[in-house]
Parts: sequence; structure tokens; C-alpha cells
Amino acid sequence: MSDEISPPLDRTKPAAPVLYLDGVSVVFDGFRALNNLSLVVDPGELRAIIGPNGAGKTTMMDVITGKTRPTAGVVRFRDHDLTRLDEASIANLGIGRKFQKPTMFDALTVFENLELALKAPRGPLACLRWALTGEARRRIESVMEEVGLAARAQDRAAILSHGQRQWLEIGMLLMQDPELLLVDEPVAGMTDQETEHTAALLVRIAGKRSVVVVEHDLEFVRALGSKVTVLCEGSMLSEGSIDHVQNDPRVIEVYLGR
Ligand SMILES: Nc1ncnc2c1ncn2[C@@H]1O[C@H](COP(=O)(O)OP(=O)(O)OP(=O)(O)O)[C@@H](O)[C@H]1O
Repeated sequence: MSDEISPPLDRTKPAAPVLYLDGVSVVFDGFRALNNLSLVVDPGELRAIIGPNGAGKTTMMDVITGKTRPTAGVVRFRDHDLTRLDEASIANLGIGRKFQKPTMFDALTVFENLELALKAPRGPLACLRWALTGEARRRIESVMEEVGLAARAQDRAAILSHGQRQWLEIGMLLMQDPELLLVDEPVAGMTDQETEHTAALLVRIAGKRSVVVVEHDLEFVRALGSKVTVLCEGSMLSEGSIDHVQNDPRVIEVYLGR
């Protein structure tokens, strides 16, 4: 046994960022979709990304998840250089992504969809032995509580409302226990009440993990109460509170004033 005593934690030092992008560029056939973009997301941080159409928001998410390789720049998740990894390896590191269109099984219940999303042991023998342990069941129940679908556990996904389907998909991602969750336009097509619920849900799940949300709905972004990054022409145009960016003359000129 080692006699070594760990050094005391230095709480004056800021925690290392979860996500670190520096000088990232993506060039498609000579067109710069991302142009020297930098972004730092801290552990447990909720960050909203806004910007006009074509600003590079989706391309940024694609770079983080390994779908698109940057032409230049640093992309790190904790100590991992994401530019060297494929999409599956990046997902396995703990980065989950929710696309706009939900991808659940309509014929299965809320509970069953969450069960499928749980990391099950791999291989045919392991699958044969796979049974829902008490721990797994508790985990599914806690995720259903977290996303507000506990009362719908036995309902088929097909009969859920648009908003509930989005929350189920967020729940399916939470089953993988990601350290960073990327969420693409979660409130498009939602009612005002669903939008409010979604803001509260994202605020709740950040803290335990980092969450990056791309969204056009500024009332929703205000409800998140988080730092906002404004992208324009592939670069960061402004960053700060929603009041700060909404009053930034550059943001008004290219995004809000139109
Ligand atoms: N595979 C590609 N090949 C060529 N150009 C692309 C490709 N993907 C994106 N682009 C271009 O890069 C720019 C940034 O696109 P991106 O989809 O990242 O913007 P966005 O901010 O997500 O826009 P929106 O709000 O409309 O979703 C756009 O001009 C787009 O046409």
C-alpha cells in the first residue's frame, strides 16, 4: 500500500474546462463555415448558442461530435483531442447529442425506450443474461422524474405530445450519463408551456453535467439564465448574459435588428 498522501485540493484554481475550442476553422470548398472560433465550456455549465442562419452553429456541433473534421484549430474534451477521434469514440467519452428530430421507438413505452437507451452489456451471451436489475430500474425511474415523464411510463411514445417526445429523447441521452450534452433547437414547434418546461429541465440537468444548447427562440434563451455565445460568419461575435448580447450593437446589427 502506498503511504502517499494526496495534495489538498486547491479550490482557488478554476476547474479545467470540459470543452475547449481554440482557433477552429472549417472550410468547405473554399467557404469558411467556421472561422477561427474559440469556445470554453466549464464543468456543469449551461451555455446557449445563438446566431443568424448559416452562422456555423450546426458545423460547430458537428466538429465537437466528430462528424466534421476541422481544417485548423484545437478541439478538446477534458484531456482528449477530439480531432483525432471518430464519432463513436467521442460518444463513448461522454458527449451526447440531441438532434431536432426525435429518434425513439414509437411502438415502445416511455419506460422501454429508456431501458433500451441504458448501456446494456455487449455480446450475445451478455444479452441473454441481461435482466433489468433493481439498480437499472431505479435509474430509469429517476430519469423519468428528471424529465417530467414519470406519469407516462407505460404510454407508448407514439401518443406523446411533441414536447414530451423531445423530453423523452433528452431522457434517453441522460441514460448514457453524458458529461456534455449538445442540444439542437429543442423548443422548435413547442407550446409556450412546453418551452417553459424545457428551460427548467435544461437548467436542472446542467450542474450535474455541461449542456450546450443551440436555439433561435430568445425568450427561451432568456429563461435559461445562462451565458450566451453569439456566432456570426463562423466566429464568436459576442458573449455574456442575454442582456449583454441583446444590447451589443454588433449583435443588433447582424442578428436582432433585422
Ligand atoms: N457540408 C457542407 N458543404 C458545404 N457548405 C456547408 C456544409 N455544411 C454547412 N455548410 C455551409 O456552412 C455555413 C454554416 O452552416 P451551419 O449549418 O453550420 O449554420 P447554422 O448556424 O447551423 O445555421 P441554421 O441556423 O440555419 O441551422 C452555411 O453557409 C452552410 O451552407
